[in-house]
Amino acid sequence: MTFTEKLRRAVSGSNSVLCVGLDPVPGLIPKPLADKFSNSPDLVLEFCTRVIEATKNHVCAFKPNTAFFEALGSRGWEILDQTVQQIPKEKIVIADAKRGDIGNTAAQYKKAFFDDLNADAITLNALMGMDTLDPFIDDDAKAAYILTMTSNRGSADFLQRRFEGRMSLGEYIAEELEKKQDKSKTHLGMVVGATQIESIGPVINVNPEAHLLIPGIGKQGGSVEALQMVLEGHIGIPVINSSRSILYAGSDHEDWEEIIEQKASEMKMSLQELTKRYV
Ligand SMILES: O=c1ccn([C@@H]2O[C@H](COP(=O)(O)O)[C@@H](O)[C@H]2O)c(=O)[nH]1
Repeated sequence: MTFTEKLRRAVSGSNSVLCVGLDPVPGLIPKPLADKFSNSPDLVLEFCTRVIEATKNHVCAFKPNTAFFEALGSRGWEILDQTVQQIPKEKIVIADAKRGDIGNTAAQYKKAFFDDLNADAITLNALMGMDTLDPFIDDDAKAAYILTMTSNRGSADFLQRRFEGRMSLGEYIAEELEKKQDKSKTHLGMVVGATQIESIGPVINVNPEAHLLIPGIGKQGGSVEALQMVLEGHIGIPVINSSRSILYAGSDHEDWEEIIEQKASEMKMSLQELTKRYV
């Protein structure tokens, strides 16, 4: 099955374009659970397992951000791998790794994330050049989401700057990705931030068939309504990520799992207008 087919089924099957970001911070995990564990790696695995179970009916995808697993120390990769194994097979797994390097190094990232971890997709940073994507482009069951217009303030430093006197660097990257897609079996998607509505319009217009990974809703303050408007007519499928506002919605309540389930359900509902366009 191609990545696009799996993504389409995941969206239709869950009736949702929502993605839960797995950004586990041991100190923020609800106390009723944290008190039962004496070490962070096992606590993080149990927390992620329960988050996946509580939210799986409301999402098409999960996005473990590798930084939060790397921060666990020597057991980080093992816990990431076991977390990914808890995710139902029909869901899209996006390894948010933001990698980008020369060919032989990038080939090792490809092996680690596509072959070993078996993620459906990875996030990549193409600022070292388009050739850094080459090791990833031979598999139609996979996708690479390239950072194109990020959600942080600093996207103004480079990605929103005029490039070659005519467009933003983000638009230029989008245009290059659209051209490279012809030579790539792997789907080349784009990461665009919901907090950068004015800048993402032109970016998605130059690459309308690219699937989108969209962070910035929730804690970062992006607006679902504005997003719906800017995505009008976009052909590629958007996956809307939320991490902290779901993961930590239950705070230290005993019934934190029910609270996060409710939160994911509410976010799914708020995205229904958008979801309808893609099911
Ligand atoms: O432009 C980007 C690219 C990636 N991210 C990542 O998405 C989540 C957002 O978390 P929230 O808690 O929902 O704010 C996180 O893993 C970021 O590293 C992004 O925010 N912006």
